[in-house]
Amino acid sequence: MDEIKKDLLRLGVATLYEAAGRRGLMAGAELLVGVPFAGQAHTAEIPAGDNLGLHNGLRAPERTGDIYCVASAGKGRYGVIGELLVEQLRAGAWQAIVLDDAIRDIDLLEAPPSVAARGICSRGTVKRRAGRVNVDISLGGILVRPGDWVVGDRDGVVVIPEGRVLNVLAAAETRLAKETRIAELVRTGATVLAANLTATEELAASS
Ligand SMILES: O=C([O-])CC(=O)C(=O)O
Ligand SMILES: [Mg+2]
Repeated sequence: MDEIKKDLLRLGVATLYEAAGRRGLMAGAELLVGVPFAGQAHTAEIPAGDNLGLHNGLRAPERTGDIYCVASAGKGRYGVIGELLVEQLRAGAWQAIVLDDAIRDIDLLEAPPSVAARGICSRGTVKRRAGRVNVDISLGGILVRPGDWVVGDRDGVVVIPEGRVLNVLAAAETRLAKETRIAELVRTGATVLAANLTATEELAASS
C-alpha cells in the first residue's frame, strides 16, 4: 500500500491522468494548503451551505482511507471548512481533504492535512442536514467511490478507481520513461515534436 502511495506521488497528477486515458481529473479542486498527497478516499456528500454531513463523516466508524473527499452542492459559495475543522482533521491523522467548495480562515490553515478546494470564501455554513457518508459521490465532476485512489499536487487532483491503480501505474511508468527520453533529445537540440517521434519509434522497436 505504501509502495503504491510512493509511486503515485512520484509520478504526479499530470502523468497519472494521461496514463489513465485522460480520465479522472477533477474540476474545481486546487491544492491550496500543504504538500502533494496520495491515498484512498473516504467520502461524504453535503447540501449547499450545510456542513453537518462533513462533521458526521469524520466520526464514521467505517473510515475507508485517509483522503477525505467531500462533494458539496455549494459550488464555491461557502467556506465549508476552516481553522477548526482542519485542526480536527489533523488530530484524526487525515492526510488530505478534497472538496469542490470553498474554504476559509486561509491564513490560519496549516498542513497536515493538505487541502484541495475550489477557492476561498468567508461565507459560513449551518449544521442542520445530515448529508450522506461513505457513499459513491460526484466530486468535481468525477465519480469517487470509497477506497478509490486520490492524488493531488499543484497540477490538480486525479481519481483512479481502486481496481485500475496497478494498470494506471504501469502505463504511467512507460509514459515517464518516454518523456525522460524526449527531454534528453530536446537537450541535444531536437524539437519536442521530432523527439516525440524518435522516442515513439524507439519504444515500438524495443517492445
Ligand atoms: O466552523 C465551520 O463551520 C468552518 C470553519 O470556519 C472552521 O472550521 O473553522
Ligand atoms: Mg473558522
